[in-house]
Amino acid sequence: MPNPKLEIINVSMKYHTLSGETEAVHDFSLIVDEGEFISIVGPSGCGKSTILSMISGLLKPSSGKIFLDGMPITGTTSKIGYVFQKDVLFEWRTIEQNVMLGLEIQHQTTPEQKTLVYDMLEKYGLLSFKNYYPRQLSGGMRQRVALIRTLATNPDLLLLDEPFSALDYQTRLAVSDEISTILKQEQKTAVLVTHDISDVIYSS
Ligand SMILES: Nc1ncnc2c1ncn2[C@@H]1O[C@H](COP(=O)(O)OP(=O)(O)OP(=O)(O)O)[C@@H](O)[C@H]1O
Repeated sequence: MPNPKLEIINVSMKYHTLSGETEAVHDFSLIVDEGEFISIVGPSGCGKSTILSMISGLLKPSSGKIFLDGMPITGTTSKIGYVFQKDVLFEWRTIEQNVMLGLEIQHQTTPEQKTLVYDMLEKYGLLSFKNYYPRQLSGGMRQRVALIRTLATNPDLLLLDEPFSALDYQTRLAVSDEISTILKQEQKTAVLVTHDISDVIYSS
């Protein structure tokens, strides 16, 4: 049997602050297989972002283990892509410069990689906007740019933290549909967290 893509085993996380201890995650386990799209739904403050931070290696669990492709996660890795609540596009860079950023940081800006990114921009209706700046795009388009920028580096696992929360209801429905279509077409393994069950009806 091949290893699952992601394996979280009995993970807990306690934050220590001056006012005391908060147990943000208690004994959480999850297995995600290659190509699966898993959503975790829960109210604000229940520990969803903490779970993603631990998977991405930004936070070390207080106890328990996390494995990616059977290997323990010991720190941040380019194998994991993270799409945040806000799209964090750089306003002074064009759409093209924004989507190439991840590749630039990882020194992977080869002609082949650039062609793949242009293909995604075309496929997802953004190529004609490549010389625009983020402020000239709608919220849904910006979120698609953020997703393509993350996909450009070809992560094995994609983490999505309420990627639709900044969008109005109508746009949310369209964008959640679009994003799940993109992830299925690109055959990505993904974990999405949200407090809104309607976000996950299309995607998972
Ligand atoms: N850096 C921190 N220091 C101390 N406590 C924290 C820290 N980060 C989160 N917490 C606490 O841990 C709990 C879980 O927070 P977390 O952000 O993981 O929840 P969430 O489900 O993602 O919430 P939201 O949907 O509002 O983003 C909360 O009680 C929060 O106050």
